[in-house]
Amino acid sequence: MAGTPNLYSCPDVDAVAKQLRKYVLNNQNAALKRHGTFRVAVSGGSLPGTLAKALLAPSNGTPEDTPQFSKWDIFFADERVVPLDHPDSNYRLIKDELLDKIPSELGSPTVHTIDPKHVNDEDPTELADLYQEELMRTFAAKDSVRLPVFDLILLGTGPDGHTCSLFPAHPQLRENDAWVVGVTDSPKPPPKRITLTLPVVSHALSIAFVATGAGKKDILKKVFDTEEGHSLPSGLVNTHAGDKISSVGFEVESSKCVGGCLFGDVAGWANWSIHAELVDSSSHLRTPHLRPQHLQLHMQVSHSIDSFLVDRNAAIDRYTSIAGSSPEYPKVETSRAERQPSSKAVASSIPAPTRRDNVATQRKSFLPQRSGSVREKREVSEKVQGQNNNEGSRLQQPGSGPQQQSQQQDSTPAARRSSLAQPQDRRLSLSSRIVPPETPTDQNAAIPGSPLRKQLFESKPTAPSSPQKSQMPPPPRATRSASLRQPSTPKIVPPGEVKGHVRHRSQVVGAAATQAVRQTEGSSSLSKAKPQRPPFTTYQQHFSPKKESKPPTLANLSSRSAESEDAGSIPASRPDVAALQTEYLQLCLLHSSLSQKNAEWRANSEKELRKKYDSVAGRYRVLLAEERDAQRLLNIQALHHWSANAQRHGSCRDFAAQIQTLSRVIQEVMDLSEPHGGRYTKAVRIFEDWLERVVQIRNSRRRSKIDTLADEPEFIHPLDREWKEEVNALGAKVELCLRELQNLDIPPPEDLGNSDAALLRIANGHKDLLVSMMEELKTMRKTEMDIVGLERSWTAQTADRLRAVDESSIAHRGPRIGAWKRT
Ligand SMILES: O=C1O[C@H](COP(=O)(O)O)[C@@H](O)[C@H](O)[C@H]1O
Repeated sequence: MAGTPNLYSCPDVDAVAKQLRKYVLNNQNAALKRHGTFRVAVSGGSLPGTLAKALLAPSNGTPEDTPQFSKWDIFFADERVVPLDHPDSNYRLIKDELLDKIPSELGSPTVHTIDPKHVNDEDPTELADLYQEELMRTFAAKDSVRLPVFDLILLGTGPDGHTCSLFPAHPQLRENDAWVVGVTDSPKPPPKRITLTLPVVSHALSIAFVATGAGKKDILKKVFDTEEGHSLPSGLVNTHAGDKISSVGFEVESSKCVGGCLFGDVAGWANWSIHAELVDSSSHLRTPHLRPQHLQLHMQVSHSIDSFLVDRNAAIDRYTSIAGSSPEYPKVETSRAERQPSSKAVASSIPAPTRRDNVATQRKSFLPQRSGSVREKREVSEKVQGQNNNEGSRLQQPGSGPQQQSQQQDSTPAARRSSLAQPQDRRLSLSSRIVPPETPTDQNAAIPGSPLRKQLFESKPTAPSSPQKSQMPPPPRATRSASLRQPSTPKIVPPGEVKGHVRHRSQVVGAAATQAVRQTEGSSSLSKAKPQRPPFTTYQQHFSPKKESKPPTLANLSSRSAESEDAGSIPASRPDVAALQTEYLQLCLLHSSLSQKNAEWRANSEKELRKKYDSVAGRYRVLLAEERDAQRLLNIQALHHWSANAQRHGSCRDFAAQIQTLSRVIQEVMDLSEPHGGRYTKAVRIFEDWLERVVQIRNSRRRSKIDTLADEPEFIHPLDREWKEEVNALGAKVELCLRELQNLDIPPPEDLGNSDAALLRIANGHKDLLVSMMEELKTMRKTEMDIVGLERSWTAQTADRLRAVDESSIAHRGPRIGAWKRT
């Protein structure tokens, strides 16, 4: 297993609370420095009591030892689907235990409860979704994260190994997308709950298990020291922290174990492996004043999420077949291979600095870099740690905090080398570190073995008593055999150069090398035991929390990539996934920048077009105004000439009368020619209708044999008198209008230089119109008379012809015999 635990024992619950206080406040202070708020998720059960004891204790007066509750955002790692004032409610629990007792001068935290409106829903999914949205408001809105990053998650563990409301063998353990899921069949009442998912829990910056009570002894042993336990939800949290945890052990000296807590901290994860190389498992057994009635474990975790998920799925797979080993579940036989630890076991044997280098290099290769990143800070931190290491202290002092602890671990190149130079079996022997409060810094002091430790680990074939650290052989861990073949010093291997031997993860490798190693590892028993996962199983899923509705933006992508960098989520062993992720990121960036460019282009085009339109419209308006002014000028000139002419011929009064005359004539013409009912229009229409009839009669005559009188002849009648009188009257009126117009002193165009003045156009246009009206009236009248004349002559000719025909037929007939004679 990867990772190394630090075990602390506390004499009583008060001491646990004291250490918990330091731990929580350390996390608070770091979070406030980072982003001004402290985002913590709490569990229910026994935790709120211990937490209240921790946080309500009197402060030593320093800011570091003061909870700043007003800057806290408290979420629930899980919540029971009951009203908020229900005795089963985790909120009610934390409220009664802690929130209601916080002195006002410490401020009030923001508490994010479930939505009580939905506690009566049959299906808790909606409630889970709403709680996820609540998380997104705090986390995604600020950082556009793919997973929320809690500053701290405080967990409990049940006797069946459950944590949060993640129960053994429940499908929620497989949830890779959602942040919060519903549970309907919790084996522990009440059955309906919501819970954070494993990826969310394991993505927290710090994770602490606070497990108190004698009933936790067995399950803690199982969770932290057995393969079966690794597959239980609490074990999966460790597994999720994945390659970050070597193995977790604990030590108690009697079955009176009543309390303990296990702290996890991400900050120093990069160093634990080196530490694991140097500390052997027996060191804690030599701790003389270990008080195992209460145990406190400190583990350091990293955030290689992809491998954690792969391992988790492998662990879940195993669990489903080994669940029967838990008393709560039917026994299922499992093969030895199934019980093989996952790849994290291999990872555990890999020197951390080189693993970190590997990750860092990979990050450089695949992801955008961010200055001032956690990685860089880690490098700085390593130097400090290296100095601390030189002082020789490896044992964690309780209360020194995870960051301080990580600084005590060896990580200098020299230390790495020395750790790598340790006999391999010794390196592999480390499974845990138990550090009691006030543990002397001299790790090499002889510590008597613990009877309970033996009792708890009695299944182990070898339980070393108290050998010197350097001489202590570890219990054989077959699962780590793959790492025995690792090179003793880290080696940088450029992509493609790895050949037949097994690659150690400390080597910096490219895709080809990784592939080669995989193939080689595939031949090991360990690899055989580990289920093969398709390349995209976890990493890809991890990229898209189901409930994140917004598409990625340039801003949130860069934030994500930076976050990925910080969280160490690029898998060293999955360059193909990392390459795809990079490609995905690039495409997303391209996509988001394209749509941004497109929007910019549209906006610019619209702006340009609007500018052009405005300028054309402006020019048009200017031209129109100029044209109007020009017309006005011409009209004024024409009027001026007209007035001058009028004055020449008469007086000013004549000019006004002339204007009135012009106006009346114009009005008269309009009235006469008005399309519906104008007198002139009517007269013309009557004539045109009559003329049309004339044409029809003439055409029909041409077709018929009128001469034989076979058809009744149709005659053309003259238009009626009324029409003729109207035409005459109209003629006179039009003529009068025309004369009046002609009598006006409006100057002819040539007098104004062929001016286009509207006045001239109107006057001349009306003159022309009146002239044509007169001509039309005359023509209509004349045409009517002509047609009537022609009709008369045709009628006469026809009558003559008919008469001649009639006479000749009488002549041929002989003397007429009266009809009366013929009968
Ligand atoms: O049901 C629950 O149980 C666990 C463990 O509780 P504990 O009383 O054994 O500490 C707890 O962590 C979880 O929040 C709760 O809902």
